Amino acid sequence: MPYLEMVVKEVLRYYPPIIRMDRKCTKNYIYDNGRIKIYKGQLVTIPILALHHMEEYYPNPEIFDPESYATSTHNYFFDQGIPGPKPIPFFGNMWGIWKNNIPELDVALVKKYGKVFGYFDGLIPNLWITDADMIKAMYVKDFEHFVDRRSFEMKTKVIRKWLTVMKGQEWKDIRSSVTPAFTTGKIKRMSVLIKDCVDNLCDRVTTFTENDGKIDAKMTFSAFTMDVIARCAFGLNIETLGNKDDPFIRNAQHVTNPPSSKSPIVFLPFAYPNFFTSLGSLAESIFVTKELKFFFKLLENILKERSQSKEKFHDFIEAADEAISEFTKEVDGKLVPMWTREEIDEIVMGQSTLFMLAGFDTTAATLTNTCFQLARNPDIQEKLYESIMAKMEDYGEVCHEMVQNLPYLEMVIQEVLRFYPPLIRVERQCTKDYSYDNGRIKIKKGQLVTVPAFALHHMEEYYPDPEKFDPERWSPENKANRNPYTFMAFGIGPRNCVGMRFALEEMKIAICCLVQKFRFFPVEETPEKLRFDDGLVQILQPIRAVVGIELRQSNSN
Ligand code: HEM
Repeated sequence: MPYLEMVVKEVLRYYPPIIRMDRKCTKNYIYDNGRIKIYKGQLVTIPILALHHMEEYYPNPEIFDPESYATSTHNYFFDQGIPGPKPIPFFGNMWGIWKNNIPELDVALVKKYGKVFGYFDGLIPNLWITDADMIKAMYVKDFEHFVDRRSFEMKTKVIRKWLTVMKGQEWKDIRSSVTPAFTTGKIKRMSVLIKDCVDNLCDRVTTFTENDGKIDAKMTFSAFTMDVIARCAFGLNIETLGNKDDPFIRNAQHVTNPPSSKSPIVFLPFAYPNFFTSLGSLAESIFVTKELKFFFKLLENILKERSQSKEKFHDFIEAADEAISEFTKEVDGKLVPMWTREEIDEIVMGQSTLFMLAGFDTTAATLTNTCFQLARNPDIQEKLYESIMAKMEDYGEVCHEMVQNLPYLEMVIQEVLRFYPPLIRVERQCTKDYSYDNGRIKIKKGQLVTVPAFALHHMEEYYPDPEKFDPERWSPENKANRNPYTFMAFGIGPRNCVGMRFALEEMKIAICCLVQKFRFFPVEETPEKLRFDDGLVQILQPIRAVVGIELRQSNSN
């Protein structure tokens, strides 16, 4: 009840129950290069009532006005001459966001307000940019000012180790230690597990060709992606894959697609992360559900078992454990391990559960979207088939080396990711006050910057005829003629997607094997245009992606 919250806040401003608050200095303290010195034993007092009635902070402080809090930042962009949609009290520009279709909304906003505009997530100013030079400046060149993403504090230790939510130096340390788990050598080792899952996928698709000759692409690729995650991030082989009652699948679906994304409650952590944090265990219970705890427990048991075994697994748990254990810090001129065994297990558990959250829907959606576009574009599908068959003569079977050496496959995947970037918006939180273009634009610590990736990828200026699916945009010549900061499917800069190479390996092996064996085509249920689910979903959720499927002649006997 936003208005109730506004009234309560304004009452507390007008009549703070505690009028003064003091602290006793426990260690001598110097402020502002010695301008102010406070000695141990002295008191520091905040006169709260007087503070709340200062004209500078609360214009017309003697007027009781709940709306003033609810709009207190809303002139921020107007004062800088930056356009944008008009915010409403408390909600900013997020009213009804849980009912909107986010990709469509973003395209419309960028069309209306241009390459730089102001938006309000509740009271938080959020600068939306699709200007390639600005993206380069904020996400790459001046990254030190934009290290973090918005997040709220969690008590659960494993979640605190998720790369997506960590902040500042801690993020830098863990990111540097996890990155070596995705080197070419380690991905090549994991590609053997991926290939095994792709063989299962092909067997399952063959049964569809024998039944009604159609596949529900999203369901099929969700099961496949979950198989890959179970093998690589959890070290499990799921026999009952595709069976909705399997606890791994059931819990994973709940965790990655929580029912809350379509409810107004979803607005709160986005717009008021600090307030949300202050709700403590109530807020935590919305995220740390029993379904998520199932995975924490599972990994705890797996790590316990592995600690007593000498077996090699060649999966992500092993690669991450190796990489994180090898990370060192300098103490008294000597290099020593950065983390204790217990901390390493926590970090590995964190990254493995995150692997599921970050790698499931993103990859499953991209494979679904690829399948849809191949069905709708038979010429492109045939060209891809020919290029794969030509390489099969050199390699004999689909493998890591072969998929690295298929430029047309790469072009098709890039175009799918351009057309449908799974993460609709890519954001940063300002960590140090920032000024762009000689002070023309100012961003204060705590404020947000967003690149609406879906809208960026559909801008006529960067991608002429953007609604045309055209892998030729990614030929070496065309790519070289385009500003690279206009492609954000995996984000950009030091905080881009750490799992990008793994995701590409998985998708390339899957598409290569499928196109070599099967042909996709549109059927009555196949939509003309792929649509995505409504609600404050962060990842595109394709709906009704049903396509026809048949075995190619060379595979049908
Ligand atoms: C098609 C598949 C995928 C796409 C399109 C994708 C896209 C993205 C994007 C756009 C970001 C935000 C980057 C930024 O803020 O600049 C991201 C972050 C991340 N992704 Fe992926 N992702 C995919 C698959 C994966 C997989 C398979 C994994 C796990 C192995 C993964 C792990 C992560 C992690 C941990 C982060 C946070 C990185 C950090 O904050 O340091 N992603 N991803």
